[in-house]
Amino acid sequence: MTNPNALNRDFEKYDQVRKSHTYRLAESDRDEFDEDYLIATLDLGDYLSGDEAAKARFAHEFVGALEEIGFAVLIGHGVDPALYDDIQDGIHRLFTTTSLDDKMRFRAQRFGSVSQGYFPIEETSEIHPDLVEGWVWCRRAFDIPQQRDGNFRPEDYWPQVEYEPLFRRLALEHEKLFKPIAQAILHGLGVDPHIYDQKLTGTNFGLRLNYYPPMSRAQDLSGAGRLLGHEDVDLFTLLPATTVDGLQVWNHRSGKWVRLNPPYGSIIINTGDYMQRISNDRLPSTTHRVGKPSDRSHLAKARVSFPVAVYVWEQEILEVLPGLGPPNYEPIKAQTFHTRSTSKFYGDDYAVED
Ligand SMILES: O=C(O)CCC(=O)C(=O)O
Ligand SMILES: [Fe+2]
Repeated sequence: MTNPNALNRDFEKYDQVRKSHTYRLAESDRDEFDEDYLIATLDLGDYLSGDEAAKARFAHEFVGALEEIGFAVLIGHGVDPALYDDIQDGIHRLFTTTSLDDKMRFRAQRFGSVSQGYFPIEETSEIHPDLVEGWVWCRRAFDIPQQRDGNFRPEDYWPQVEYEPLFRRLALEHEKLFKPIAQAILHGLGVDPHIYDQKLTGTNFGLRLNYYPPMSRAQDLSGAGRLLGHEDVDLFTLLPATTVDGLQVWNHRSGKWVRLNPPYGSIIINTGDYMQRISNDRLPSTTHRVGKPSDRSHLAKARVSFPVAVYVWEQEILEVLPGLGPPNYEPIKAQTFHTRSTSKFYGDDYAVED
C-alpha cells in the first residue's frame, strides 16, 4: 500500500453513488466492533414457495435488513450444501496445484465491464495489497446459454478444462436465485417486482474465488488484513457462508464493524453500487472486509470464499426505479458506471466512457 493510513475518501472521485462515511482501507487496532448487532437471517423458501402474505412479509423484512445494514443471511434457498463442499475442495485444488506460470497466463484483464481472470496475491487492487489470491469468471467463461461470436473454448478461460463444469454447477444454481432475490427486493421497495426480470434473464455475473493462504507470523504481525475494506459494484452479491470466519461489515449507523459468521450452507446477500444507484440511495452499498479469524488457530488454515456478483449487461441503462422520489442520479450506461467505479482498483485507464 502506498499509505497505510489511506482512507476511502482519498478515492471518492471514483464513486458513482454517494458514500458519505469514512473508513481506513486497512484494518487498525483502533477499529471498533459492534458485538451485539445481529444481522437478520431469513427463509427464502417463504418467497420462493410461500403464499402472498408470506412473500410480502419476507420482502418487507429483507428490504428492512438491507436498508439498515445492507446485509442479510438467507436459508431455505434450495442449494445443496454438498455442492459447496465440492466447490471448496475445487478452490483449494485450483489455487494450490496450478503453477504460478499457469495462473499468470490468465492474468486478469477487462472483458466488457468485468476484470476477469487471475489476481496474484497482494494485487487484487492497485490501491492496497491484500493477503488474498483471486480469480474471476463472468458469464462468457461458462458453457451456458448466451450470445457469442464464436464457439465456446474453455481453454481460453480455465487452466484445466475440468474446472469449468464444476464451477458451472455453482453458477447455474446461483443463477436460479437471481430473479427471486431481485423480485423480493423490488417488492419490498414497493416497485413492480418484475421490472428487472428481462434484464436479469441470461444476465452477466462475476464468480469470484478468493483464496486466502495460511497467514505467516510475520504477516499476522504486519497488521495486514486478508481483504481490505470495499463495496461491491453490483446489484447484489450471493456469498455462501465460509468455514473459516473473518467477514466484517460496516454498520452505517454506529460507525463500527460487525462480525458476520453465519452457519455453513446459508447464503449472505449484500447490496452493491448498482443497487444503491437504482434504489435512489434507499439501499446502501455496504462496506465490508475480511479480517483475521476470531479463532486464532485458524490463522494457519487457508480460507476460501466464492461470491457471485450479479450485474446487468454492459449496454443496459441504470436508472432510478419509478416511485422512489426525485432521482438523485442521472441514468447511466452500466459499462460506464461499472468501469468508472472500478477504475479505483484497476487504474484510471480502466474506465470506458462511450
Ligand atoms: O471472502 C469473503 O468473505 C468476502 C469476499 C468479498 O467481499 C469479495 O470478494 O468481494
Ligand atoms: Fe465484497
